Amino acid sequence: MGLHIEHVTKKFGDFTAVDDLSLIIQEGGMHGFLGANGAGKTTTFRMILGLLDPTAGSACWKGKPITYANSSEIGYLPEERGLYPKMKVEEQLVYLAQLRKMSKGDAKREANAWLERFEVPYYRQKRVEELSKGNQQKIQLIASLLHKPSLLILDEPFSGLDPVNVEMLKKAILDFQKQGATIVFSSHRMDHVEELCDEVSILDRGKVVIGGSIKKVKKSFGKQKVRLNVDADLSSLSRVAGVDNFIKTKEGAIFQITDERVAQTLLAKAMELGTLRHFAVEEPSLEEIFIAKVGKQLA
Ligand SMILES: Nc1ncnc2c1ncn2[C@@H]1O[C@H](COP(=O)(O)OP(=O)(O)OP(=O)(O)O)[C@@H](O)[C@H]1O
Repeated sequence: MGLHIEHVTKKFGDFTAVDDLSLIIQEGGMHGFLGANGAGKTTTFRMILGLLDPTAGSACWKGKPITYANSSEIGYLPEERGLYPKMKVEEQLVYLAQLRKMSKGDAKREANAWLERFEVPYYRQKRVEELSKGNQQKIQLIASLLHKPSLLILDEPFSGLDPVNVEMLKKAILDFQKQGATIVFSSHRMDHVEELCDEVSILDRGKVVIGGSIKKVKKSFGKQKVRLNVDADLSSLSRVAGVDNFIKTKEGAIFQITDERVAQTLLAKAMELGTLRHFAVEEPSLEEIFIAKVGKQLA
């Protein structure tokens, strides 16, 4: 059944923030939402969650719109802080899990297991406002999944985290998917999305401009790179038919091609010019595709 988003539109006055967006995310999948600032990611999440009424269209989880009745099946990590700053960490986690139909005893046990896993057990009696931004993000992730939701929506889960903590949270999210959850998350970090997701949607001004499995997205982009490190000047190869772009590097050159066969031609010609040190045909990265499609470099 999965998550079905059908022709969802959100207008704020005359401004269309989300424009006729349709998407199906299969159960058990991990889906990445990419888009420049203001592309409509958070607005889409809020409509899926029933926190914002769509101007048109609908979203359903396992055939039903998300309402109070099925809210215990859903976990949400909002982009802005969603915790009570004055409340103590353990008390807050237990309180939020109880709102989602978990017993107090289970919530307390699970909360403490997560605090141990995230290496912050000593924060259990601290007020949230006493924690650093990154540690608050860990608590926020625990709050979103403590009650074992079947659908987990994470709005920029890795923001404000150092690289060690990013790895820790990535692993937790992957493990949670392995236990059967369906996960949707937004990020400005293409490498995180590339590493974790089965499928992606790239949003631009409220519309999905490219979407599907990462493999399909890369294939449909239709451009590959040939990296050649050769002890010779490779500039003459920029004129080979099928080369779209040529970048000279310290050790050789990178060629952008649209037809894989051109790679073989380049290799043969390069070997005539000098000693070959490295040859690789590289797929475009999601970042390159994003920049080409959306035309903006993300911070
Ligand atoms: N309540 C609102 N009233 C008016 N405009 C809004 C409202 N909420 C969002 N918008 C506008 O809708 C657009 C989409 O915003 P949204 O927060 O969904 O983008 P986003 O993709 O999540 O961006 P970011 O990556 O910066 O978090 C933006 O132009 C924003 O200013």
